[in-house]
Amino acid sequence: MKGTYKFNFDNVLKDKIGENGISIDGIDELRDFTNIAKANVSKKYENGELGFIEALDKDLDEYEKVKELSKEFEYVIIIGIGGSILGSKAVHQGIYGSSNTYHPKVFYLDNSDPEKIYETLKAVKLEKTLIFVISKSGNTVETLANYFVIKKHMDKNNIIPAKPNFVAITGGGLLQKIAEKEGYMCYKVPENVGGRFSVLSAVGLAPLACLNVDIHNLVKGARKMNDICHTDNIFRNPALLNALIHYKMDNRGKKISLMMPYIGRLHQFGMWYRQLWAESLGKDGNGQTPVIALGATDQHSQLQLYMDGPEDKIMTFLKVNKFKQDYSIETDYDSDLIEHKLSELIISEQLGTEQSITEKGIPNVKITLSELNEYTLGMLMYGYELQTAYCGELLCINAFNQPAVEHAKKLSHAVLKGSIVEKSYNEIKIE
Ligand SMILES: O=P(O)(O)OC[C@H]1O[C@](O)(CO)[C@@H](O)[C@@H]1O
Repeated sequence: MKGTYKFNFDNVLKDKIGENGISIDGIDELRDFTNIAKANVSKKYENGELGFIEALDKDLDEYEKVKELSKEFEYVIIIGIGGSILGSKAVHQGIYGSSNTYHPKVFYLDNSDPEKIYETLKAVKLEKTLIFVISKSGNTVETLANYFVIKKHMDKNNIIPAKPNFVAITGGGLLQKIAEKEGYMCYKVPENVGGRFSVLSAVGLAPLACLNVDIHNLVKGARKMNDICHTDNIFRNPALLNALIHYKMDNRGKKISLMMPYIGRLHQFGMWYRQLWAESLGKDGNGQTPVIALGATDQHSQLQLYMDGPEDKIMTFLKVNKFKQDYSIETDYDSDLIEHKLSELIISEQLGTEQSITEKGIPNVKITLSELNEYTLGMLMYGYELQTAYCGELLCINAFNQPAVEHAKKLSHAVLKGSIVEKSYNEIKIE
């Protein structure tokens, strides 16, 4: 499998966007600063703290057994939340799109929304469904609740698959205990792999191997990006350079990191990036807010704000040169569209939007993939994992924990137990 990845940063430089821009010399002058950040990431890796990098050297043969098991089933349900499911969603959509017309059909239970379980149970035959229950902590309530409801439904309706149909992927906690007691096939999430960095661990690779994703080429692309990013030459290291660009733009008030793919198959990638960037860097008052927009669609809903609203954004365009399918635009009516293909239209819209954003002085970078396949997607995703680790070092924060989320979990538990009740004082009620 082949494919190219190109990172273009013309439109963050002064000669393109004026005083909002940075200079090549300015980047070069920060060489020591960025190489300390890069060295810190290497040191963390050597100390065994960065499982997402160690994942590149793991043997993928361990996924053959679950892939073999999956051949017995027609459907796959993935139960998880946050980093335990966003990576699989991003890669599966990246390769197969959103149609779910491929075999096996996949369904995601990634919220405690009872209607979503109802719709999923209507769509599958549970006796023909392989169910992944994924939680690094093993204690995430949404994931456990979804598992308990599905399991109870099967027991109550005496639904017995021909083969054991639950696979647990966890680092411990209650899910580990359940898997051991129930005798589920189980994959371990290593302690040093953070949830949002876990797509190339069993969290992503075990379900993806069952969804006909070429996990070997996905990891091969990640390894390629890792090899490229060994260099200390920031102008040859896209992850380090993009980390510095976002760091500098953040310091200049660009508090929103806007990701705008011009292909539908990268929309879920954007949702994966949203957790990675927000949960890693949103600490001690730091952090850009990641916003995902889809091109060309959101030119018709968001572009007015991007062009004429607050100058608080750095944009990232994602484009592909080749689509899996294409159509000529043919009509008897008089239109500029005649003689063109849809791919030419969407590519022209990306460039037109990029030009108008640049003329407005809004900093923007662009990643171009020759085509979107497992190899180029592996490069893209791993590149962002590395970029996030680098940016955490530039910001002098810990990019690998998420302490601030724990308080809301405690309060939710208290509400569930009735020790906190909702009180409304100022409200407008319409009957
Ligand atoms: O994989 P787990 O432990 O179920 O956690 C799911 C998600 O919840 C978080 O811990 C935040 O609450 C994320 O960091 C993580 O990806």
